[in-house]
Amino acid sequence: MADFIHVYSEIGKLKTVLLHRPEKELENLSPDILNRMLIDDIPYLKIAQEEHDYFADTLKKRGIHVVYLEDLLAASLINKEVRIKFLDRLLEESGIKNNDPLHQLLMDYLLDLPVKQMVSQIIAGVKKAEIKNVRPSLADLAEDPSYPFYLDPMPNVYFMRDQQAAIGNGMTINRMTFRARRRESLFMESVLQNHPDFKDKQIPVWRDRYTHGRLEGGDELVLNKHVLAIGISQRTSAAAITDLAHSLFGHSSYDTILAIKIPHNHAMMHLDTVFTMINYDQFTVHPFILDKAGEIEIYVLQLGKNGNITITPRHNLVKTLKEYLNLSEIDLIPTGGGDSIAASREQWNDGSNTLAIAPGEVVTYDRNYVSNDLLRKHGILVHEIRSSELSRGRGGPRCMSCPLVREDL
Ligand SMILES: NC(=O)NCCC[C@H](N)C(=O)O
Repeated sequence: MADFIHVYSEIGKLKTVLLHRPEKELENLSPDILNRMLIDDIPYLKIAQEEHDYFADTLKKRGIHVVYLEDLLAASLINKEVRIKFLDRLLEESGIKNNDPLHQLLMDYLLDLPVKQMVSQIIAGVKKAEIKNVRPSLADLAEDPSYPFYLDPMPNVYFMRDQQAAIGNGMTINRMTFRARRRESLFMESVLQNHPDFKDKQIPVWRDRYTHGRLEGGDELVLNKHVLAIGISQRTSAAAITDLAHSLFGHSSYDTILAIKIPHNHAMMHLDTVFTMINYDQFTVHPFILDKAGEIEIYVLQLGKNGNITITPRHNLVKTLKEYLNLSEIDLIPTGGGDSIAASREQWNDGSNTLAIAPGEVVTYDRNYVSNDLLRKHGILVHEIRSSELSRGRGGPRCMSCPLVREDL
């Protein structure tokens, strides 16, 4: 297996994973912008970093190769021409047009920094006070003179799952829903195009960030070599899923997508906040997404005649998983053990958001002790990580990690 990207399941032994260690971007948060930044509170950076290092060490101790996106990105931007092109797009997507004199000032400021520092600065954001000799624009004068940033911080980069996702030997480089996160997928795009280890490997991009329709990695679950589950959610549209089906079917090993409709809200923004796969036949599920009969809207997409996509509605989660994964039994483990308060509390703190590092072996947040105990009772090996600050961003261990290579099952 020499693929640089190789992910044919949710549970195969994790070999290489992409992370981002949170940095100054968290210190550039203030109450006024929290809502727009999709973050519910301001994590204390020092502790958030310690917790993140603990997460990375938990993975490293189990032989998993941890790669940091900031390092890959910096290595992809060594060439100055490439760096200029990248910055040009980044500034444009930050709302600073090419014909605005500020564009050149910011370009010069960022180009002057050593590349790694430049990457950190882009993620942290650029404050108005950092750039000298700017002639204020009409917007600066008339609209929001007290707004502190030219480039907004990107506090969600540590949720590495969402900007891109590996499917088989390729990736989706995602068009993200909200402006606050849209620039983040420029990073992996640059890595695939310019990093010496990736650029000549012809890694398929199943869907790029310029294709209309929103898609985020938290909704993309690789159930096996043929079947994906994708959330129709606040962050991923039905149109994008259909589009992805056209791109994958017939061009990859994938022939089936279970499109699962979940509520559109901030607590359950992605499918992986309410449903994850943790063993061949075991899954975590937030009980609130199922109705009393255990039902939920599911649409099965498959390749039909003449390249058309067929759509088969299904309602029963267990039956559908059994049918399409060819299993005789399914163990659905409810977040919070089925108690309604524990379920909502622990789901809010990402109790359903487990990262499988091998079949039946997961990493979870320590604060979700009800769910963790239940996982153990169901025979799962649970590695708990610290979670006071990281959880304030509203994502858990699966959200914070993007597997690049998993062993085949
Ligand atoms: N896969 C995930 O559920 N990721 C968590 C993303 C949290 C972040 N604050 C967001 O709202 O995008």
